[in-house]
Amino acid sequence: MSVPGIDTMHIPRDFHPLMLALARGGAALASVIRRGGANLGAEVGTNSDGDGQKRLDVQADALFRDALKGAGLRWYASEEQEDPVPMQDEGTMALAIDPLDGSSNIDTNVSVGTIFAVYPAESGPAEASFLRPARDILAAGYIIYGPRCCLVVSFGEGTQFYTLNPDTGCFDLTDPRVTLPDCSFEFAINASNYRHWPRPIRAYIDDCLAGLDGPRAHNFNMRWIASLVAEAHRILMRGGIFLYPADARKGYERGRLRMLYECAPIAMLIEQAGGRATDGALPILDATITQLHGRTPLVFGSSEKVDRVAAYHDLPEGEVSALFGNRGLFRA
Ligand SMILES: O=P(O)(O)OC[C@H]1O[C@](O)(COP(=O)(O)O)[C@@H](O)[C@@H]1O
Ligand SMILES: [Mg+2]
Ligand SMILES: [Mg+2]
Repeated sequence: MSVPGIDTMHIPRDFHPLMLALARGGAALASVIRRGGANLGAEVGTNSDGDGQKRLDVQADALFRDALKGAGLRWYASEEQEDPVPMQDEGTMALAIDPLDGSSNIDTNVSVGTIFAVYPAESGPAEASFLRPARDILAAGYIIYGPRCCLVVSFGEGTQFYTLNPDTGCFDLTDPRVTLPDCSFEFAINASNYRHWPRPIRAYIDDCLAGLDGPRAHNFNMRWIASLVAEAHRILMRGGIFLYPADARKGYERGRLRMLYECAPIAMLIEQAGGRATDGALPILDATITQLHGRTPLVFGSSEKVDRVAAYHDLPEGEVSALFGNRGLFRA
């Protein structure tokens, strides 16, 4: 009989207890989601950031907090908790987690996920473990609850991919080293915010939309699932680019996505798979995390596409607005 958990063959020994706990928590949440019902998508409150909390957000937070007891953590910092929760005094790691990502999709039976990042636990107040250079991350991953439940994780040497076997409750290894394909012509952005975007983002998307007749001389396809985890998984599997820029709406001056438990871990997984993740110009992992629930614009995917977005930011303002349709520099 196999033990529920995860195939630990490629996981560094120090992370075994933590990964087993995360895998068991993920498998348990997958069955809650599979069963549905019980008004999982009902709004039950607001978190410290002012975002609506769904019943499943709160349930997922409690489930992981419980599953992670005894797994070697000093601190547990969650999207759903204002402050980090102390775990074990002797814990050597600090975990940041978005227990349920993509919660607007709960009621519609579209993929949702869990994102996590592991930092070394520092002595002193909890903030010392989390407010630090993003490159200090020891491990990062996500679990996607889709038609299949999968776990994708990096310990700094490549990105590993596991799939949950529902018969055994074990995440089996699917691919020990995922490589992000760079041949896709797919972009993901919430286009309803077009009028609020900064000019370089508008110009980049305008050029994609112009297709064969535009400066990129290629037809593009568009996707928007409104689940960061689902977009990240699609891009890891078949390439493309994701953009959640800052925009002119109140409260979106730094975009929507949170640095500590959304952008930094996704950036590590993407970089470790050979892709790139920036705030539009600078690498996400080169930034320092300054606020527990702070946000950052996020652009990630195939390196060449992410670099191209940065090049649009480098163009003089006049050129971005005046030369649409004539920027030979940007031919695909
Ligand atoms: O509704 P919008 O503005 O398109 O935002 C969608 C984004 O918000 C998120 O749902 C935010 O995550 P939470 O569901 O954890 O708050 C991302 O998964 C997704 O990329
Ligand atoms: Mg999220
Ligand atoms: Mg969430």
